[in-house]
This record gives sequence, structure tokens and C-alpha cells, in this order.
Amino acid sequence: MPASSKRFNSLNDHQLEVLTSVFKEYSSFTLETSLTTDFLISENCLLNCSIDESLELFLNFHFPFAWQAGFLKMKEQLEPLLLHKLSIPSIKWIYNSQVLIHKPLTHVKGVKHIIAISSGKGGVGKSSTAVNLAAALSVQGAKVGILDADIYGPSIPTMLSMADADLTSLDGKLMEPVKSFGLVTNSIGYLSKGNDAMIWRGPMASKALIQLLQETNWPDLDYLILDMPPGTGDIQITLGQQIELSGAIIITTPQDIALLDVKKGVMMFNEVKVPLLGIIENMSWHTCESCGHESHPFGIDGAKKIAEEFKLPLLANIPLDIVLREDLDAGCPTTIARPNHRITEIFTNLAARVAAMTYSNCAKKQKKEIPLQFIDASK
Ligand SMILES: Nc1ncnc2c1ncn2[C@@H]1O[C@H](COP(=O)(O)OP(=O)(O)OP(=O)(O)O)[C@@H](O)[C@H]1O
Repeated sequence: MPASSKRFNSLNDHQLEVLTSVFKEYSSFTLETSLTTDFLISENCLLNCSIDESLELFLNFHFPFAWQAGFLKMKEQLEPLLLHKLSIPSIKWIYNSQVLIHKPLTHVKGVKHIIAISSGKGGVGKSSTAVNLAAALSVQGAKVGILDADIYGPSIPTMLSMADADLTSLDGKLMEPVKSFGLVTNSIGYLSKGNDAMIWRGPMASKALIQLLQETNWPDLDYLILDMPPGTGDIQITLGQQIELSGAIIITTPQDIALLDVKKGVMMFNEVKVPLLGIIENMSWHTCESCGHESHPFGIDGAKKIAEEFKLPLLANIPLDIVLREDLDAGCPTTIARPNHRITEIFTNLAARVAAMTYSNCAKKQKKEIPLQFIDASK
């Protein structure tokens, strides 16, 4: 029977109570994406709920952030409980999302959130993470751009098969971003095919990067991922001060020497009052392809300790995996090239977590208060 010809009823008081209690019972459950079910309720993500004559429950969600992976996890975890406690045969989970902001946060036209990906030192996998995270957000239905601000080694064009692209302008003023795999990008690498960008220092580099950001004709974007230059010097401080960021993420390896730079990075972002979403540990472990043995070439739990010390979430652990490097060298991030690979799963969860945290951080920042309630729209 087509859904439209079914008769839908509101949930009775008992059913609503059970629904609420199942969600509340799991309010401390993080859904592996840093979100509590309380938060989902308070943000009115459960748009409406109804039940049809065959006792199929309809739960219609609308998320103000790209959260498909989190939604599927929540469904997997809560469905058996709801079926049992409500004594019903089936549940229809309906997912919709539209990335929202409470007021314009960025000063870049059409861009809702700018998220900076940074690292205290070079070579830890900042660009690899930025591009895979961007692709994972895009796969979840968000409109995503990348600004490759890594003037010392702009690698995003190569990682997205666009190394030969040239920038164009339709109006003689704004640069048209380069499109690849559904992502739009701009990079210092499109402008400078040689090494001349490498000699830029301090104010000149920051000015060029801010120009690149503001003078690109970005389409409407939910998330703009900013691949920052490595380090914690003047350029990073100026970018942090002059660009309205929704959040920043620090990438590190578990190695002590890299972790020292993480501390500097945390302090720098605190200083310029950019909210830190958390830390990602890259190259956390390696699994031997022939025998399956797991080794830790760069140490164990380094980022976990730092995250605990600064009370920041450890957002993800990414293994050292040849596939990740080969895919990027071939110009197609693993998240796009291999939808079922374990690396893709890690980035998909990371994307859900980052999207939710970005939203909740901004909601908190703007002190938005919504009473905790379900809205039964069928009433
Ligand atoms: N988890 C991983 N497994 C395998 N290779 C990786 C991994 N992370 C990064 N790499 C590879 O390591 C190299 C350096 O990574 P990447 O360019 O992302 O680092 P970076 O921190 O952005 O460096 P820089 O700051 O110098 O630009 C790349 O060739 C990349 O493909």
C-alpha cells in the first residue's frame, strides 16, 4: 500500500512516554559521534512521529547538519529496543538533513561553516585528512569546498586529480573554484605551479590566503574545509584571528615530537579563541598485509593522552595504510574510491561527528535554548 493511502495516528501517551524514555535512557550514549540523544531531541531533530494501522512506527528526522552515518548508527542501536518496548512489528526511519546555522557565522558569502584542519608540524597527514574528511561530508549529502591554504606544499590539486587545472574568472574579479568529485576547491597550487609560493612569509602569506578565501566565487557551501599551513606561527595566528572559524581540528601522529607541537597548536587556537573540535591521530597503527599483525611504528596512544590533558575529544584514529597514500597519489581519495573500505568507514564516522559538533558548538556559542521536547506534528 503506498504510504500516502495509509492512515496515520498520533502516538498515544504511553507510546510517547516509551519513545521518550528510550531516547533519554540513551542520552549519555554518544552514538560514536559526540552527540547525545538529548541533544537531538532538544534540537527538534525528530520532526514528527506517527503510527499507522498496521502498527508500523514512522520516525521522521530532520537534522540541521549532515549526519547520515550517525543516523544509521542510532537506528541500529535504538530500533531493537523500541520494537521490544512498544511491541510493534516495524519502524520506518526517515532521514532528511539541511545544514543550518543560527546566524551567518562566516564572513565569506554563501559559506555556512569554515573548519580548519591544522597540524603543529608538516608531514603528519593534514592534507590527506582534510581531503578525505571533505569527501566524506560530501558523500553524506553536504555541499563541501576545500581551500588549500598550505602554501608550503599545496597538495590538494594532486590529491583530487586537478594538478593541471588553471584558475579562471568570469567577472574579471573573483576566481572560479575548481570542481572535482563533487567538491569545489581553490589552492595556491592552481596559481603557482612552481615553487615561488614557498618563499612567502608572514604578512604576505596571510594576506594572500585571506584573498584566496574571500575572492573565490564559492557556490553555496555547507562546509568549507581549510587545509592550513603546518605550524603555529604568524600565518596561522593571523588566519585564526581574521577568519571566522566554526572550529579547528589538530592532526598529529602518536609520536612524542609531533605531540609537543600539538600542545603549541592547542594553545594557539585557545589564544585566538577558535573553538577546537578535537584531535585526530593519524598513522595510529599498521596492519601487516601478509600476517595481519598490528604494529605501532609511531608509538601508542600519544594523541589520547594529549586529548585527555586538554579535555578535548579524540575524534578519530586513522591507520597507516598504503591504500590511503596510493589513492591520493592516483588523485582519488579513498573515501570516494572505495566506499566499503575500513578507511572510508573511519572518515564517514568522523564526518558525522564533525558535522554534529560544528552545529552544536555554534548553537552553544549563540546560547540558543530550546526546551527538551518531541514535536508530534501529526497532532
Ligand atoms: N594514514 C596514512 N597512511 C598512509 N599514508 C599516509 C597516511 N597519512 C598520510 N599519508 C601519506 O603521507 C604523505 C604526507 O601526507 P600529507 O601530505 O597529508 O601530510 P601533511 O601533514 O599535509 O604534510 P604538509 O604539511 O607537508 O603538507 C602523503 O603522501 C600521504 O598520502
